[in-house]
Amino acid sequence: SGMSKEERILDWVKQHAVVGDPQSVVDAMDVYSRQKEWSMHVGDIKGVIVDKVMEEVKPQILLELGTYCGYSAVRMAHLLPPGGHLFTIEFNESFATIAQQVIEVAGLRDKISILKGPSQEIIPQLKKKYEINSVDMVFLDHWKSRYLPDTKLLEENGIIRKGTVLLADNVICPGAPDFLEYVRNSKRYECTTYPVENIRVNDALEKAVFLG
Ligand SMILES: O=C(c1ccccc1)c1ccc(O)c(O)c1[N+](=O)[O-]
Ligand SMILES: [Mg+2]
Repeated sequence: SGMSKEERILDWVKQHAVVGDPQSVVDAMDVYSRQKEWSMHVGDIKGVIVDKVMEEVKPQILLELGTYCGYSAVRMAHLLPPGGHLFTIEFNESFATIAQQVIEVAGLRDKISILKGPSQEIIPQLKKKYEINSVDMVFLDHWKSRYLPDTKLLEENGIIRKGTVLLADNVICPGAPDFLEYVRNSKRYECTTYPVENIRVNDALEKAVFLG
């Protein structure tokens, strides 16, 4: 049956990245996506916005929803302040297996924990099972229809606190209209939109700061 697309991406990373060098892993995945097969990671253009928010927030505890092959996990974990940690939730077992190996190549196994399973099951377990009190930043990049219900779960389970920054990919394409409407109209969030006229599609990232 041949290799999956994600296995091809991992193979490319193994052949083109430098072990222990997160930037070379990010660069290799960007080259593969541009020159071989478009892949749904946040990518180099939107990635600059992610980097900027990481430098602003300097999160100690960062939660990612949607690991895929680990591109944004590597890109963000590389920018974590000393002692910082990234927990990333991935529902798809084969994606999680690929991501773990990509993270190994980057040399970031100690900074990243992949939590396998559906976000709606894992979020309520974060406090007790993973000893997470609250998170400083959340990067939403999983199923777009899960952005709003999972944001409400994060609120209800006390995982986000006053000042926690939500950063959501794809709020225009494929789009997360219910999430956008919720955070933009809620008095409990301060929102900023980062539009990107990308090479393929127009999209935007939304930053929503929880006000508690
Ligand atoms: O949903 C898709 C999608 C839909 C159809 C075909 C391919 C991908 C997608 C597209 C761009 C993204 O940045 C992204 O995070 C996703 N995703 O699946 O989470
Ligand atoms: Mg995305």
